[in-house]
Amino acid sequence: MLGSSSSIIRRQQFLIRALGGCFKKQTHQRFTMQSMMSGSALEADALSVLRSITPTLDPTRHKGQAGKIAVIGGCREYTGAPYFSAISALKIGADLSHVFCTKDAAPVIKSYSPELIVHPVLEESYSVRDEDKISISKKVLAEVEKWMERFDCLVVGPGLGRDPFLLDCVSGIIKHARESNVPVVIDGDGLFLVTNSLDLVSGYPLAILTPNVNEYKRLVQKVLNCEVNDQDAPEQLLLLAKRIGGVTILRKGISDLISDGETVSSVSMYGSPRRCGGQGDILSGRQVIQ
Ligand SMILES: NC(=O)C1=CN([C@@H]2O[C@H](COP(=O)(O)OP(=O)(O)OC[C@H]3O[C@@H](n4cnc5c(N)ncnc54)[C@H](O)[C@@H]3O)[C@@H](O)[C@H]2O)[C@@H](O)CC1
Ligand SMILES: Nc1ncnc2c1ncn2[C@@H]1O[C@H](COP(=O)(O)OP(=O)(O)OP(=O)(O)O)[C@@H](O)[C@H]1O
Repeated sequence: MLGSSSSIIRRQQFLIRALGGCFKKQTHQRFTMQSMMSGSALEADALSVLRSITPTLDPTRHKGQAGKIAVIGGCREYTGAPYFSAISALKIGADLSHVFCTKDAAPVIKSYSPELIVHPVLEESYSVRDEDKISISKKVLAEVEKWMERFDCLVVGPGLGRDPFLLDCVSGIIKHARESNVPVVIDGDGLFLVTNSLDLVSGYPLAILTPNVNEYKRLVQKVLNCEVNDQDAPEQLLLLAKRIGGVTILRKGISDLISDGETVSSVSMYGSPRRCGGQGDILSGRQVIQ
């Protein structure tokens, strides 16, 4: 199935629908989505976007057809972020949600929810001897790769941390996802990784980057070699997405801006005024829903 044209089309449709999921706030409120292309604006109805991304309940469907996703994230410090991401995909209707995290994080994440499938496969430098790094890295990749074909989408980064050995293994996972045409949402520390290794996503149209204010700043500095310009925010975002070879970027903020390098959309529905940790993680999980 993997790599067949129907699989690729399914993943493209999946991604298109995922982009509809970029609205982030309470669904009972009305919101507007403005698509700006060459100065013109389009408005879309929130309810139709919601309907289009919510898997239908159909008695003829079997387990998995409403989406199988995996989150790559979770380390000693951060166990909440991958949980939020993985559980939000399930809550909006996906059938199966996996988490690939470090050995320390796994029992904690498992204890949050029996619905998640948790793989304690990632390793941080402190637990690996230098002479074992190559073989352990191969083992980690093999563990994830054997599952890869089952996934409709990966989320890479929530609560991943920044351990160099761990990030090196995750680079291998992104490369494999890309070779397998699996869409990848990059968030949190995954953005730290790809900002420093742009080749991982550059030119991959099935990549969605979801930077917050700091992550966006780092991307702009690295790719455009300048500072964030809020006066011309849509134009700058469009240029950034284009320079990274047509990836989709969702810039989070008071209004979310989304661009694939050809058009820019904004989602300006206002939701909760709370700005607590975890809201972006929930958003990253919602984006993968079929
Ligand atoms: N419960 C958990 O496990 C959580 C884990 N998280 C993980 O923590 C790691 C680091 O993410 P962070 O988001 O903390 O790192 P960032 O580097 O994005 O943010 C760090 C700092 O930026 C500041 N900041 C945030 N918004 C700002 C704004 N609009 N203007 C100016 N400063 C602003 C914050 O106060 C914070 O001090 C990631 O792996 C992430 O996934 C977070 O998602 C939060 C929840
Ligand atoms: N100033 C703001 N006003 C209103 N909404 C905002 C504001 N900043 C961010 N948001 C919204 O909050 C959600 C989370 O964005 P945020 O910038 O907190 O992400 P994050 O830092 O990656 O989150 P996390 O704590 O999960 O890592 C997004 O849906 C975004 O649209």
